[in-house]
Amino acid sequence: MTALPLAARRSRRLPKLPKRMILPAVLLALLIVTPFAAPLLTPYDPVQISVRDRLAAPSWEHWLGQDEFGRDRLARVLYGGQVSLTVAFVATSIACVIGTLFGLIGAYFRGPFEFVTTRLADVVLCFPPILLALLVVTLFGPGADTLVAVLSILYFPAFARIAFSEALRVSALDFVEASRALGTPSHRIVLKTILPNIAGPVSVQYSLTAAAAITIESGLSFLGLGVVPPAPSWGQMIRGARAFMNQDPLGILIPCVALTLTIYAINFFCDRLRDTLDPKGNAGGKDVTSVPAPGRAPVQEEADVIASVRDLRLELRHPKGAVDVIEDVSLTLRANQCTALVGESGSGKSLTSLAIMGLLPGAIRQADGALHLRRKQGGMVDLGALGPKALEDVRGNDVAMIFQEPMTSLNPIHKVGAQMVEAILSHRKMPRAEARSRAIALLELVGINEAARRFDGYPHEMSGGMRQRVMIAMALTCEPRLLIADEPTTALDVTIQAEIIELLQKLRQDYADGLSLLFISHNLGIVSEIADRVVVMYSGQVVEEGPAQQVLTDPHHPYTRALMESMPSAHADLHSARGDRLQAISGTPPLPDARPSGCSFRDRCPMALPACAEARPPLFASADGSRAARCIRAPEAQEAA
Ligand SMILES: Nc1ncnc2c1ncn2[C@@H]1O[C@H](COP(=O)(O)OP(=O)(O)OP(=O)(O)O)[C@@H](O)[C@H]1O
Repeated sequence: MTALPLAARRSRRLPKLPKRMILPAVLLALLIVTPFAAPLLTPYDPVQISVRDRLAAPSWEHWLGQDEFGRDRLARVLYGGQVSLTVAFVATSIACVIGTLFGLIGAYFRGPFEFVTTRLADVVLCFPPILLALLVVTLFGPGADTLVAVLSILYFPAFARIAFSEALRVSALDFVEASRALGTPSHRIVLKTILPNIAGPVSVQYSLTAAAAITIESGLSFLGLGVVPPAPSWGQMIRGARAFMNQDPLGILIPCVALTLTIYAINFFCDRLRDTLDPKGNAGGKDVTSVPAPGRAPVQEEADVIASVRDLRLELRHPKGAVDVIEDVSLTLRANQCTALVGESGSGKSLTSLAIMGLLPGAIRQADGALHLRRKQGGMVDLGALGPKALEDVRGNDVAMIFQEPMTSLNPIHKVGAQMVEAILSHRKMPRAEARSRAIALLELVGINEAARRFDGYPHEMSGGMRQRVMIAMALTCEPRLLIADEPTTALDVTIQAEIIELLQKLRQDYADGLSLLFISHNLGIVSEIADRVVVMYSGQVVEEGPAQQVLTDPHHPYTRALMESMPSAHADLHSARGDRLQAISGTPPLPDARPSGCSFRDRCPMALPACAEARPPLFASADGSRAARCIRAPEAQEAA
């Protein structure tokens, strides 16, 4: 036999258990293994009767005392655990496999498959569980095998229903459509694409079912319909101890504690498993979003500064360790100014803007830096010092955001007007009729024709451009001073893009209090039209910033130059900076955990020097302080300018 190459041997090793799974896994393993180690832990036979020692108290020989027949309680709880756990886990596993397959097949193939699988599950669900259990036990007689069969039948519909509804949802998603378009066989789509995506809810159901199965097993044994005496089970123990509860409470307490601990351990394990299986899940975080951290020092900003970000560092919490996704990012957003944040996908634009909104994903944490925002009342507030309630008040009132895809940002089941009125009333106390008039006025402001009629329309009745206008109107409901637009035109066609840009420009001019716009885009052509300042990000860092016209016509960082050379543009002034041919930037940006030493861009930079590998370059500011670039060659370029 040929030896496996090292890589192949490595890949055969069991995957490492994530840190957060260790405690629940150890706890569950302990509770499962302990009953099966009964012969090592106790010398007593669980069915050995000693009438002389009925209800004997705990002693050195019998640590947990003896039951109503003088049998050793420790032996009975351990051996009883073997029966209860085997019945519960075998039955739950059978129900899980059959139910999940039923649900998957029904949801993916639909038609007769859906009819057969869902109806079969519905038939079982028609019977009250205990009645069905009693029926089967009466027909086949009590015993562990019958219990497994009963519990499997009882619980498979719950799995089928969850798997069906989840698989139905996942089947409609684009990546499943894409797999179909690639000609992937159906069984592979079902097992490799859909199944992993429904594993979270199915595992939660597993934990609930296993816990319920232990309880039902105990219940049936308690009624004398489960495990046949004298074989021990926790239900049997409770049944036996019930008559002597007042005299000997320990007898009922011990199996109840064993049951409770086991159910808790199963729930704890499955809960953590669900978080671990979901790659988007909170890697250790408990919230859906993580709140900003308090800033290090109060800032004295000029009066026209609307928001400031200082030395922001965002950390991705990962089971394998924390990784910095944003490093040392500083931004100053001023009234009446449009600041464009540009950079390749993954450079950190969205995370920076979400940090300002206090809406970071749960897996990402603000590890350093400060975020300050000017409130309408005038003063700057440290976003990190605000509680969740105050942050909610800031969002919408002082800062608002519009997203790339207006269809998914608007709630499809509510009328556009109702959504706008809700947004207004959540921040302002006013009669509903007044909120309605305000919403219609806003729709008119953003250029929606027949605003009063559109107010009563649903999002799906509008074009992409109109929906984006509605989103802008919603963002403006409480007249925020800062509007963050995360690629607001990417999903729109070119003519509508131009209209939306024109609208944003007009709003900026008309806004009485001076609107600051943070505009995130890949499109340097649009940026050159709308932005006053440009901030270029690469691999989680700001690499260049300055007045838009200067940065876009005379970039000082090789990455900005490369970005411009790679982008088609109808703008003559941008052409002069790059010549006529489009040139792709070679290579790809490094992942946050694999940035090279020194300058992050050096591996792709045509102008890299050996010194670029030595240390991460600082931002070199130009003599007048209006521009800065994170490149050791920037001072040369700044002098030449
Ligand atoms: N929820 C998340 N969990 C883990 N990593 C994330 C998460 N969100 C973003 N990242 C990582 O953080 C980095 C910055 O992502 P971000 O979304 O801010 O980039 P971007 O410049 O806005 O990209 P795009 O233009 O594609 O939206 C990327 O490496 C990304 O993979």
